[in-house]
Amino acid sequence: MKELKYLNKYFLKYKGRLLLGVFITIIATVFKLVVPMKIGDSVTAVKQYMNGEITDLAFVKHELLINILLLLGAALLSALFTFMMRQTFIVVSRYVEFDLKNEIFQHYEKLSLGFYKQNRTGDLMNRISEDVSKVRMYVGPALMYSITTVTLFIVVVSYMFYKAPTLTLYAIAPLPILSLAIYKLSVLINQRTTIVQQYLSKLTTFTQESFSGIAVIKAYGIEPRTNTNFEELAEGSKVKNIDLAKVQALFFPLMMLLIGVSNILVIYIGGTRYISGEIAEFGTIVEFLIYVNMLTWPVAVVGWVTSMVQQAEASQKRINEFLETEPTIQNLVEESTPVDGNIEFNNLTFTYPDTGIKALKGVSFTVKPGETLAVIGNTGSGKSTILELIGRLYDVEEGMLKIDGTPIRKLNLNDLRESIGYVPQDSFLFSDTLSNNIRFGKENASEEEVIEAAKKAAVHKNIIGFNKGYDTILGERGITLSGGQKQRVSIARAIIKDPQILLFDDCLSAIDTETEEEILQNLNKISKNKTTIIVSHRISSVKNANKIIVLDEGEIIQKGTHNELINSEGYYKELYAKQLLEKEM
Ligand SMILES: Nc1ncnc2c1ncn2[C@@H]1O[C@H](COP(=O)(O)OP(=O)(O)OP(=O)(O)O)[C@@H](O)[C@H]1O
Repeated sequence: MKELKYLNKYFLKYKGRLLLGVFITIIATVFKLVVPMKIGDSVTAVKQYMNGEITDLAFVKHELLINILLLLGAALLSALFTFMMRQTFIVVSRYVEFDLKNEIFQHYEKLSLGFYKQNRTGDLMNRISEDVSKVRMYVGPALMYSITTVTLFIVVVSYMFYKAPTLTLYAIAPLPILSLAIYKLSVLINQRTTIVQQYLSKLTTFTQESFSGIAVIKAYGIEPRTNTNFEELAEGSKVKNIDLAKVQALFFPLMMLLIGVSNILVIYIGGTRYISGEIAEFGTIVEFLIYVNMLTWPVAVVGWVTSMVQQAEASQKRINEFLETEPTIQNLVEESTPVDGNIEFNNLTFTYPDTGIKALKGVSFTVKPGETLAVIGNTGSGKSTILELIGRLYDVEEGMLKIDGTPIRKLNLNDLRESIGYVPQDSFLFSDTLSNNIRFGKENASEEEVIEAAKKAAVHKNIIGFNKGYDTILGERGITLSGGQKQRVSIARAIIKDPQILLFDDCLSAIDTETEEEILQNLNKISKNKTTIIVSHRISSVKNANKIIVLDEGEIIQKGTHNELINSEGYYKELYAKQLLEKEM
């Protein structure tokens, strides 16, 4: 229960409703008790008339009518209070589920990129959906059934003891066995359910990947292989589901068996005691039979609730693991620190903490507002890493990264990120309209601003070519757009933000050279007083930059302007010659 203590704050938050729930449960239980009582009284009255103890038929009829009315009234009130009981406990559990999901999601958003690299998306999703659902079972049904069981047990068993103590002992003797058996069965059911869910999750991942990669599957003609793999997974899933169904099928027969034993004991012991005169009224036996049946479900529930709590404990443990994870990148400065955009790398060496890969080695350069720095180099040479460090997605351990003369850690993180317009290598578009995807850079941007940004990113003409124009909904990962269109929408998103620092990570790679030229010219105008860094593999993207640095395995091997670099021997000149040749061919 250690892990579940985390939820106490929610119990406290909703204590009013919960206390009301406990009160309603007690009332509902008391009314439930009236039903068997009145049935017992009615049977006794009929028996007494048959035996000749009562001779007045009208009196018996009147007695029966009163009993029926009381019985009906009690049953109706009990049903009403049971409904209200569910309205309190189950509704509170839904509130807690909502709060907890929000809390986890908000915490996820705070966590650093490294956390997402270390944990699989499926796992993150499971903790916020599956695990929270299991925890809800503890907050709602488990709590509700526990309170019902305790109340019912205290009220019913006390009354039974008052009526016939020995018969009560016999009647309730099989109940602990029932509880234990249901607990064991529930554990087995939970184990098998977990396996079934694992299979389901494998099947979902496989299906999702197959649909996402359908173009590759078709191009390579591997549909038969994919079908076989799916069939194998589905077969595994079927076997595990059948295993689960077998143990689930035992649940009710087991309950019926033990209720049957209790009923036989009540009839046999009750009958012999009635004959010997130890039980005064025949109706008591009927009453007890109903009580035993009434107690069966709550007793079975004890076992079920125990396993529910165990599962919730395990789930909350997994949730707490993530909630206790601190973001590695923290905002260390509360006051606002506006950013002008003077960027300075000073002998900076950076190693990725998770892989130990040294991505940058002794890198030094400066770039001022109004300037464009271009970074060029082979794949894996550390170009993207430079941009990630400027956005403080990772912290620098060796050397110094200053912005406006201040070490990056001493800047307000929100101000820093606000001042950056970043276009990543993989443009990610949300399943939303094109205009909302662009507006992502500036939430309250007007329609005109969206169009203006799209024009500057040279994508406006493409957008108005779609039937629904800016209202075109993009499918999962923007599949209705070409690679180059996606890149340009992503550029428009950065432009509309109008940030002080613009970072472009190889985001012109899928765009033809003419459109590239148009965008670069627009960027030239936009970035008059801004700091711009363009990462690219293409000379055409970097040639107009004020400064160019060439990276190789994390080190700067060349520095200069386009003209300086094409006139000195080295990587840049070779690349220039190669790309010039390709263009001519
Ligand atoms: N998140 C990460 N965690 C661990 N290692 C990483 C991470 N990102 C990049 N690396 C490694 O750091 C090195 C530099 O990568 P980086 O992405 O900066 O190169 P790049 O020059 O931008 O390459 P490309 O042109 O292919 O985009 C590579 O060896 C890469 O494998």
